[in-house]
Amino acid sequence: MPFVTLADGDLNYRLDGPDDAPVLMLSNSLGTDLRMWDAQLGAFAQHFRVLRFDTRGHGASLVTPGPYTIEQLGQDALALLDALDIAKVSFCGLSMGGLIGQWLGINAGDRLERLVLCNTGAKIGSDEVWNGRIDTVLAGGQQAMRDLRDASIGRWFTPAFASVEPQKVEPIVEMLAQTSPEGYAANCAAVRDADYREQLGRITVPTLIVCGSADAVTTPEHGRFMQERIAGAELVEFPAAHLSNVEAGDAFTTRVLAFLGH
Ligand SMILES: O=C(O)CCC(=O)CC(=O)O
Repeated sequence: MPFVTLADGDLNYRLDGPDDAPVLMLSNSLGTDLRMWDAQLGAFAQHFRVLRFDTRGHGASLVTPGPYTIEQLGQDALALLDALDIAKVSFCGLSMGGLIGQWLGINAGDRLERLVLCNTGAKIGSDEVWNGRIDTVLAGGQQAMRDLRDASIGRWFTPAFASVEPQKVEPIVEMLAQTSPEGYAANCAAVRDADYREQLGRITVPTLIVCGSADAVTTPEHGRFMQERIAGAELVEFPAAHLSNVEAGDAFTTRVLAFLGH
């Protein structure tokens, strides 16, 4: 597993695909890691050098004391690009990864070719929800992460998908069970404190917004709110819950590739 060394620890990343292809950077959701994109990897890597990384606090990346901010996570993404000598990428992030994508679009648009914002919002959830979750995992440790795993299946996938495709659901929710409670709590705070509702208009790179019709966390209304404020943004809605890249699978992959020119 390659790492880049940041000022305060090591960030885990993976590069797949041809060395000379344009780079597509993928950013995970809260409580997952770079493997959440496994279903897309084969197709994406036919056209792109695919750069995946574990967001700080997740997977095999550094876990530093929280709370984190989305700006800090965005700076980690830029530090990874700088360390790999990559000037520009297309960026695709889901939920918390989509918040990082919004931050990059607003603050570092010169590093982006195209932006894909999946199952995300300019403002996600309420302080009450996030503070409750932070308190629960910090008090309950790894057992609380295992409890959260079971509670999350119903938000991340539709009941029909979860019952028919357990082999796709299990590896994803197991990532949550294995996530560091401290890292998870620090990232919850980053999501809690992010609010890009007034800044979305500063995104000028071509943008695709991906929604899930059955996503109760980051709803299609969240998606339409972003679309109305990002000039020229396209929007697609899949019959899926929160983790639409897993649930919509090939349809997701095909639509994102089409937006990226393939
Ligand atoms: O998925 C994310 O990145 C943030 C929203 C979230 O935590 C979804 C959920 O588990 O409720």
